Amino acid sequence: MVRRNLGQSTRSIYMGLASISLTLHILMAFFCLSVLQSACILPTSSSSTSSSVPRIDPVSHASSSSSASSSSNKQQTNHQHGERQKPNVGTFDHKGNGSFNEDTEKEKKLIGAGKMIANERGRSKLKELFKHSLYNLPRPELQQYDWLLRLKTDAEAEETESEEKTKGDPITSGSDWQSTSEEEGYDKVTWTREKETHPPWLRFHLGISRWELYDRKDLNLAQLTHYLATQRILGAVQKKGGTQLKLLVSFPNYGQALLKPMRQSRDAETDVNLFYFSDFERHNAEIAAFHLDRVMGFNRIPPVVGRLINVTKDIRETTTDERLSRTFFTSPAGNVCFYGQCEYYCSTEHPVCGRPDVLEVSLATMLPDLSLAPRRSWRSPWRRSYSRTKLAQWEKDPAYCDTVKTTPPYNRGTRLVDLIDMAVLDFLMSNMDRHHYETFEDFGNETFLLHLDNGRAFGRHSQDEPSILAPLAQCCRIRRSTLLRLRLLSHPDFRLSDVMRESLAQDPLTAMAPLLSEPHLSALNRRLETVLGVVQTCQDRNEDVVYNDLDQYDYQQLEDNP
Ligand SMILES: Nc1ncnc2c1ncn2[C@@H]1O[C@H](COP(=O)(O)OP(=O)(O)OP(=O)(O)O)[C@@H](O)[C@H]1O
Ligand SMILES: [Mn+2]
Repeated sequence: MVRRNLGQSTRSIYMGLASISLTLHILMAFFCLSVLQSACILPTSSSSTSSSVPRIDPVSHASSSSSASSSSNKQQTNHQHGERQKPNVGTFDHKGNGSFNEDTEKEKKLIGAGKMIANERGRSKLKELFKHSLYNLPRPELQQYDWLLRLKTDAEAEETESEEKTKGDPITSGSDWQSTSEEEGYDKVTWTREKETHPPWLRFHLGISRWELYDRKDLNLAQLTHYLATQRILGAVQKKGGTQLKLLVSFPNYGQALLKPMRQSRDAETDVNLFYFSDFERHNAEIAAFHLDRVMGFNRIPPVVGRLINVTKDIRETTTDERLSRTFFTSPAGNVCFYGQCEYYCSTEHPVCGRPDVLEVSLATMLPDLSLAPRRSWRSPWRRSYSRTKLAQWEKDPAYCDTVKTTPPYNRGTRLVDLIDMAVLDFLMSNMDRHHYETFEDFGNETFLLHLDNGRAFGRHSQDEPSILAPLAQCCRIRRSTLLRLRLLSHPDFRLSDVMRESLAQDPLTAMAPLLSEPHLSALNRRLETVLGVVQTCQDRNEDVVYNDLDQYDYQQLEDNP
């Protein structure tokens, strides 16, 4: 009896002690979460923020900070920002160090750290990227002949004027130009030698050099895109050349742009049964390609901006193009539609329609007129056969590049690595339609390649097209600056998808919907890893893969101490 009572009281003492201990634990947990939360996390995360110094080599960076960010820490960070677990992106070990799994684990940990840096400090990954030394390589000073256009000297201008009383063109007709034309709607302008008097499109033309289409840091770029996105549209005519419908629009200060309309919803994936040459052109692909090319540091695509136009006011009522205006109609749903005249998809079955007359379009800055700056069109050695049955030579011959390498202009200078840069860009955005490329004739063979016509890019995010990388895979050659930038963009502190999302957010059409959906952005990361993998495979088998365009720089330092 006594023993039973004793046993009961001992049990209740134990129970009491247990509940006190439980309460104390709960209290401690609350205390830790509410008051000491930062202290609970900070010792590791603060050291991981030191990885905000951007580095290129993902492997060495990962190992230097892996001890600093434990996996629980990573989860906490991701949880704090309500992020989903990122997909496994590390499919290749670009440097041949460490094993596949180890690297992806390290990389995954860093994704948390990288995000935290970007979000908590409100830093812009894009700004950080563009601050990196790889995006600020000193360039040799440009000589007069390295500029595509220049204003004439007074003497030259006088000479020309006396020779022929040319009218109209601001550059051929001397250094000063006044619009004498009384054409309705055009601005009355006086352009002098002073840059401030020039409209943004003219400043863009005057800024084209032998090595790039524009200087990314030129403040005029923002003015140019703003101008394209907001100026009143004075006229629109069909633009000849190519196979699909596109318009040439004019603005009051004599600027022009190439317009491609939205023809399908942003997320429509290319029909698997369509050949690439039958694929619709996409306005958002033109915009995204410009951003991707800029993010790659190439600067070889004319600036493109998205805009909402009014089909009736901006096209139907302004056009002088009879062939275009004949194709306007009102659809059964009451929307204003047109289809124009061209080879593909210019029929009532494939109309371009407003809602009821509002339409999303892309507007690409026009390059200088061909009479001022003639361009040469080159057939790509890796162009597709454009036949439903035939294969191109490069698809049948694995040693195809040996022939290309010895054939002018690919046997000298940078032409081959320029073409490979273009293949990398096209693979990232899955553009199979690069049958030709252009260069400015006046620069001869020592110049960059224009990446025009990107309307068939970004058609499919669920599939990649390895054959686009054939120039890289078959030639096993790549510019060092391109390779280092690719590595940088695969680093979590930058991450191609993140910088692209940020860059595209600058476009006005983002207000309607993101210009590239998340699956397309993830596809960019996946494809970037594939490119790095192809380079690694090349390096495993060959020497001399990297073309050293950073000769005069200490690229080791560029890589290690950004
Ligand atoms: N920004 C630009 N400024 C001046 N000319 C341009 C510009 N963009 C394209 N062009 C010219 O217009 C031509 C047709 O444009 P584009 O290639 O985009 O048409 P497309 O219908 O897509 O062609 P394709 O059907 O061959 O793919 C190009 O070959 C190029 O010479
Ligand atoms: Mn095209």
